[in-house]
Amino acid sequence: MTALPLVVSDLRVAIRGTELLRGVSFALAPGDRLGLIGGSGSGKTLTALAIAGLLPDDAETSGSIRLGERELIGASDRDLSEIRGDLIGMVFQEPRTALNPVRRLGRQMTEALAQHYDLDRSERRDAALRLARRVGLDDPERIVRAYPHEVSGGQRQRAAIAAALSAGPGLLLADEPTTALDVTVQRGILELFRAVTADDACSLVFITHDLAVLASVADRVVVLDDGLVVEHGPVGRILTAPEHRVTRALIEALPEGSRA
Ligand SMILES: Nc1ncnc2c1ncn2[C@@H]1O[C@H](COP(=O)(O)OP(=O)(O)OP(=O)(O)O)[C@@H](O)[C@H]1O
Repeated sequence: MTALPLVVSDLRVAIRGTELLRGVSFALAPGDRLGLIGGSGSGKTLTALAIAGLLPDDAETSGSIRLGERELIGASDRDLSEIRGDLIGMVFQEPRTALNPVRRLGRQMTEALAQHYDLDRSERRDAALRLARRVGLDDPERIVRAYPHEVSGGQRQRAAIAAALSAGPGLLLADEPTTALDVTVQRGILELFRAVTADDACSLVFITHDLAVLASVADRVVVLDDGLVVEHGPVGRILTAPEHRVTRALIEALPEGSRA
């Protein structure tokens, strides 16, 4: 799969009468790595859920989300689930919730792949081992046979990334994927995100509230506040010459020494 372009235009989401996204627009060229930042409750996760077609049933949505040739707003549940399986990989903050506790990691890493191809046991095992190596898991033979609780938090997140990548998505959505990890483990996971999105292998939307994380993974940044885009631009400019007060406040909240 090659990276897909994503164009979000005037995206509005209301839940039970409250407008929570109020006209969000931004675009990603194929292979772009976009950081989505903003304070708590600004609409980052809702934006990602809208792209993934995973908003709650009572959400009313309008506007447009184009991924490659496909329009996602108004698509049927069946189409959306196919698009999620084929085109979009997702990684969340806490791999423990993304992974099934009673299934071996190798099986979970190859779930999306097995939906596409008729793989026998040994082919599926080989695919799991290949994926485990691709995401830098040490001792892949052990890891693919392990259950989530038998490996470390960083290894679980690597396995979740492998699962997200297995069908070769054109877009990877990551919602605070390093927040639950300690700093050294975090560094390795960010390096992995850079590696798996290198050479335009897939586009990336990466949600974070941590600007140091942002600086290391994103090329471009969209800043959300109260359901609206208040600023967007290249990461270097956003971090060194923020224009909007919300962006400035996010940068001022950074610990001393980690500012750009
Ligand atoms: N299912 C829901 N029902 C009602 N309101 C919701 C629902 N999901 C989110 N919201 C509200 O929508 C707003 C945006 O939420 P969202 O989760 O997108 O914020 P966020 O920017 O990801 O914040 P955080 O950094 O705290 O995760 C918040 O005010 C939140 O309370």
